[in-house]
Amino acid sequence: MTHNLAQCRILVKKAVQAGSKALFLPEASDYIASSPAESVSLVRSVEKSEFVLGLREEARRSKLPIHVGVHEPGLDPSKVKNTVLWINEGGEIAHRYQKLHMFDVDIKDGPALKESNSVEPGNEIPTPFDTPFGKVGPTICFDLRFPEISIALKRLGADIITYPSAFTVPTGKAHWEVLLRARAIETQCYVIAAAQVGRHNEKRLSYGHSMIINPWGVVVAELGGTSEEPEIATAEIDQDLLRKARLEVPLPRRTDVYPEV
Ligand SMILES: O=C(O)CNC(=O)[C@H](CS)NC(=O)CCC(=O)C(=O)O
Repeated sequence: MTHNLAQCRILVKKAVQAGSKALFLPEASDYIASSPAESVSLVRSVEKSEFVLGLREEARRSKLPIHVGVHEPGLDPSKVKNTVLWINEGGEIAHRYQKLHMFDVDIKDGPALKESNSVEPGNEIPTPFDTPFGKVGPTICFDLRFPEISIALKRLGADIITYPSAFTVPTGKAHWEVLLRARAIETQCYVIAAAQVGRHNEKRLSYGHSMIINPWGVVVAELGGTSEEPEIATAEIDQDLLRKARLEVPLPRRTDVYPEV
């Protein structure tokens, strides 16, 4: 966790240098464990987490809001929550979302992971929150495969949908970009997907390829798939482009035929 905080401090410095209005970090930025037991042994409440306290201090010092994926203790002490926090420029945790969908997969010649062994899923679609550059609707990683959540966030007024992630390599190669672009196109929102990259432990390797996608579906910034040192991708949120995409291609839903989400 100390190492991850140091890596995140480098990213904060880079974001400040770039004049960024906010920094979006990946899912599980505090740690990636190699077993459910290890995850439960490492988890701390946000009040006690050295990682979260350190980022709050960075946010306050740099007046830079930080959107970050972390673990929090579950209601069941043998579980954790997979959450994303919005730390505002005063260093306070102003918003939070708990991952809805659990990544339970068994891929031939690929990873077998059962997130639900160690993680308690959330039960609520978050309310998009205001920032100086638009309304942000957070989701996490595997939530990307469930368009209901992004459609709901759009209906609730989101301009930017986030997918902080730690995607696996085989699923990342096959699905990452196409799903992210689809979510941007069908919601006519910006998509910000900060992704972990490289090796975590003997069992886990992440695909990387952090992306920012505009509401027309264009990838406007992208990072690579290898990790020498922490990098940021930057892009401007263009309110005119949001308006233009929605005006030019209206998407009225047929909720008389299928249910509204
Ligand atoms: O384990 C942690 O602590 C952090 N959580 C993750 O890395 C999660 C659960 S294992 N990863 C994903 O959801 C990957 C989804 C994915 O790769 C896909 O949808 O294809």
